[in-house]
Amino acid sequence: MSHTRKPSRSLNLAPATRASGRIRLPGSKSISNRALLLAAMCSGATTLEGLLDSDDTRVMIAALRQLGVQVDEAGEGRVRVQGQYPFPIKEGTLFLGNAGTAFRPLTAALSLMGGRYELSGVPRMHERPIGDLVDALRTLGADIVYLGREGYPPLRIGALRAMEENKNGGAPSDRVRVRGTVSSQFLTALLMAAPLHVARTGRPLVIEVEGDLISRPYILITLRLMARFGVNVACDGDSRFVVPADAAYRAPGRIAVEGDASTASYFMALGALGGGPVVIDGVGQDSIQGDVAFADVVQAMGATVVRRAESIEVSGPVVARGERLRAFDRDFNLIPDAAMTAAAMAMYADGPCTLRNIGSWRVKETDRIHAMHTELEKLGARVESGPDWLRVHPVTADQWRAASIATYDDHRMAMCFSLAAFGPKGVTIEDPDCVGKTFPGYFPAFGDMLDGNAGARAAPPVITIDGPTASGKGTIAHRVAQALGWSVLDSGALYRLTALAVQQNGTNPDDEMAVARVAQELDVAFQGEQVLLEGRDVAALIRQEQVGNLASRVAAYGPVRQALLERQRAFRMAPGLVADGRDMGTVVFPDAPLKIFLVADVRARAERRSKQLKEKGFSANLADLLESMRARDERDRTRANAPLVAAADARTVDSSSLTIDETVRVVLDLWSSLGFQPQE
Ligand SMILES: Nc1ncnc2c1ncn2[C@@H]1O[C@H](COP(=O)(O)OP(=O)(O)OP(=O)(O)O)[C@@H](O)[C@H]1O
Ligand SMILES: Nc1ccn([C@@H]2O[C@H](COP(=O)(O)O)[C@@H](O)[C@H]2O)c(=O)n1
Repeated sequence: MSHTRKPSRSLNLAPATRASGRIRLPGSKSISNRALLLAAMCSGATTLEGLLDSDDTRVMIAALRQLGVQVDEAGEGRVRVQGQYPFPIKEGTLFLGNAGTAFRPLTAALSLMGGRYELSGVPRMHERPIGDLVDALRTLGADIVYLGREGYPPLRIGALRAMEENKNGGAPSDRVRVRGTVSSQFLTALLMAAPLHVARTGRPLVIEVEGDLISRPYILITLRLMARFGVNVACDGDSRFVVPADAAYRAPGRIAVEGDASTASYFMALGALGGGPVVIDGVGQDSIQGDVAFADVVQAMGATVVRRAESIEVSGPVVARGERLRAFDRDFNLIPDAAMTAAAMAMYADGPCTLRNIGSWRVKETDRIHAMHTELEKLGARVESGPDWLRVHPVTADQWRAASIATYDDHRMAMCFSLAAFGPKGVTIEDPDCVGKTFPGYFPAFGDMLDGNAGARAAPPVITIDGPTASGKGTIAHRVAQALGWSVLDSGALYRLTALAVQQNGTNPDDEMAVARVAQELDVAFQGEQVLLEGRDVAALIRQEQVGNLASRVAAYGPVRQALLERQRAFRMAPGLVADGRDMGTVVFPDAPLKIFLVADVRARAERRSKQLKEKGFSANLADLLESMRARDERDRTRANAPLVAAADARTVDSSSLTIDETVRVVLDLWSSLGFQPQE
């Protein structure tokens, strides 16, 4: 069984010369996922504002909901978490993708909460070590079993050992040791879960760090957020942390999530390579994130940096005109994520650049030292590397090679290598949609900064058409796509196919995770009019009303939506895409330049559907149709995950009294009014 995200298209970035503009950063991944879990573990409700909407945060939210925690969407970038400790659902199988910020802290929290769970992820997650954390948790009484390789996920968590039956003798320990040299997330996970342990023992818990602690700034984020939730940890340098006996999380009411400082690094680099100024809103000198220190790196490389409380502005040389950045030899232990950006910038330096103390790269989304080394060489760079270091020699104008860059399902690889667009050959980024892990809108935002406006060049345009059932979305999407010569995505078909597969293979439709696995593994192909499920044409079968109804039931499950997300994004290709569904404009393509919300009176819709079904040879009763369509719309509108709502920037089109031709015209006119030029 494989849960690997299917690699999508590739993206050609033409050579760029200048970059300037302003970006509001998406929320910090580190803060978002920590805050979600802390809010879930405390008493009372917390509203999180500016929350990152990305693969990793969706994984965390889906897991919390699966555990019975109420997480409600409360407007753009806002969720309201009703904390509940212990979590109401005591048994379950959680699939956590490749989200380390979900896997490690949930392992700790669930194993100290009491309950029986299985935690798994994508194959790469099963190669990322977790043994140090598991060892530490076992000394606290946790029962954790490796289901695959010793020291790695997947894991089975059993009931907590009773206080008196610690097999090491005596009660679960009040002192725990954890290695600090592999991943700071182990310490973060232990710290965040520690109040659950002290609630059981009534005594303080001392956490001691063995070896040098890497990525210390991430621990500061953890400690500051815990303090916002009412738990103050006493620290003795980097090696000893004491969680007090009375530690208990309390809802702070509201948390504003800062912009993501690691993501800021790519935009700082844009300002430093393309002249600038690039203004980055959402992080600044008051930031609690360590990666904000990347501003010091670009400054040392010759950029001009203006730091304000909540923004950073960067200007620099124009490397495409032959100007150069200053080379560096630096220790990047404290900012390993942003360090990758420096490795890409090194191609434009005036001498070899050495990154030291980056051993943690080896156990990230991919082996980043190997990946960076391999892909920089493709562009013509001479690269040397060792266990925890990398040296990049600058690329001269005649050395640059046109290259197609593999991204290893690693969002940071894709974002870093976008910077190769400042070379003379441009660059192709394979599977650019992997940026969805932290910043689904990265490439359009990146493109908007280049040479005045190369946004349209960076990501093919999308027109989204969302709306209730039988409003004509599919028909209009096909006709608009035909008129523009674009491709089309019928996202509802993917939910219908999932429903049909569930029906045909006897999967229990109430078993959310089992249905998600079916969605993940769907073997489908769209060939003209044909829709092939495991090679069999089911185009007519999936149109039955009962399949639509089951589709609407399973579409309410977060893990199912997650499983289908990247598959849908993979349809985005030049010259453009028309995508129809329920959440095309709100979730799947939030950066679409034109969003249509297509509605029609329910009676008109029922009549159209009745006619359509009869034409396909199915029987249809108008009264039954009306009832089932109303129920389906209601379920689609009120579900917690990606409900049917118009995006804030959508145009509502009512087709009740329009013909198909007239509706198509309205959409095409709206598109023309935006003034987009066709792509090459
Ligand atoms: N403006 C219109 N006037 C008359 N009939 C229309 C109009 N638009 C669409 N139709 C007809 O309505 C029927 C339903 O349209 P379609 O299947 O495109 O809806 P949909 O919104 O994609 O539905 P679903 O969400 O259930 O897939 C089709 O037979 C189509 O020809
Ligand atoms: N983006 C989407 C598309 C569809 N759904 C769900 O699937 C059901 C069937 O879709 P049709 O458009 O083919 O009728 C629909 O009722 C939705 O519940 C969705 O959630 N998101």
